[in-house]
Amino acid sequence: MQRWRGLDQLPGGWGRCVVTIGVFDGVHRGHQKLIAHAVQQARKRGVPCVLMTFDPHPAEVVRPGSHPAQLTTLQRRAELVEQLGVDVFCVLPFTRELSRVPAEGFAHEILVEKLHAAEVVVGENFTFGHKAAGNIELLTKLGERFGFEVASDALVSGPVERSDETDGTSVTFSSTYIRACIDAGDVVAAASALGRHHRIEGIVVRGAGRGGKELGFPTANLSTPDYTAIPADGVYAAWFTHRRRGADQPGPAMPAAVSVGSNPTFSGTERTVEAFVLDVDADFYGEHVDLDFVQRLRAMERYESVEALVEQMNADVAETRRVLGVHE
Ligand SMILES: Cc1cc2nc3c(=O)[nH]c(=O)nc-3n(C[C@H](O)[C@H](O)[C@H](O)COP(=O)(O)O)c2cc1C
Ligand SMILES: Nc1ncnc2c1ncn2[C@@H]1O[C@H](COP(=O)(O)OP(=O)(O)OP(=O)(O)O)[C@@H](O)[C@H]1O
Repeated sequence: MQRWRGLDQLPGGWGRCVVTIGVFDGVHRGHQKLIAHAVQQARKRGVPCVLMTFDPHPAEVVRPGSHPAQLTTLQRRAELVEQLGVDVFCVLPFTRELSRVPAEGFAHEILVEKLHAAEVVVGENFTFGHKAAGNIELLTKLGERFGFEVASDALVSGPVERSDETDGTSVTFSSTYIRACIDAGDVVAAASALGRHHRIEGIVVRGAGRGGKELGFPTANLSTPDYTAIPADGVYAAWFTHRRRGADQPGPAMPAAVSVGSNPTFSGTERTVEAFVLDVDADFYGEHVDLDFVQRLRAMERYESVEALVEQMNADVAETRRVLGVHE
């Protein structure tokens, strides 16, 4: 898969292509079906499939300060769409200037003149151009005028398994819905809509230094990129994967009990994400870590004594083993 930032990297002699457009933050089950359709159309036509996405999130440019929590890093988004068969991952820097391009100009200048789109495959709620004034009807008309076809796919919905087990509610998959699940700590519902566990990434940094020495539970403290969609405060069972500096392949997934919160027992003020990795004694400082959230075990609590916290942490570890199906 090729990766472009902006359209200056378009190779000379670029022919026609099939394009799908959107933020695609979640690369959720709706996005997956849409992208698979775009790839299928591209294969039928014998042309490349281009996925066009934006960075930063358009909301931040339109209303500064309103950047939504981010479900995937651009790097992860690229990896996920590559697995779906996309040929070109094209990131358009979303600037004020781009936000002011009217819908017709966007179609003509970007889709036609630059990309030579033969077909545009988008969801039926797709909007584009200044003030999101362009919709499928307009895109279809512009396609007739400029010579590209438009496929507007029905939005994918389905029943979502929820952690409170009142499952079966059907939802239309969207990044907004998944952000709300994560914000509420319902990583089970998020996984149901994503089609995989919600992952956060970070670099292991130094914490207060009390976990190993005082509690007997050393934790890897994660520094995460801005806007990361961190689940609600609480304790979670998760899979921990680390990548040594310079290594391109991640190590094996290891079970972890993860704490998200401000460590109220120690009157902490900073919100941290800390993983106690089971059954290993290793130094993870400086490493890149992925945490895949499987299930929320409980809320973050303030304990009256360190002994009470340690007793609860032992119970958390036992519960993590049960949830992840790993034995001592
Ligand atoms: C599984 C697990 C559960 C935890 N639960 C709580 C909790 O309920 N309340 C709390 O104040 N801290 C909790 N913590 C956080 C500990 O207070 C924290 O790991 C400890 O202060 C060490 O911090 P450090 O890594 O910065 O040294 C938990 C940590 C883990 C790994
Ligand atoms: N449930 C869905 N089924 C099929 N296509 C979808 C679905 N949701 C979004 N799309 C399409 O995927 C592309 C990317 O959309 P975008 O990332 O803006 O969607 P989203 O997940 O609904 O995000 P948000 O909730 O932030 O609006 C667009 O073409 C959009 O129409």
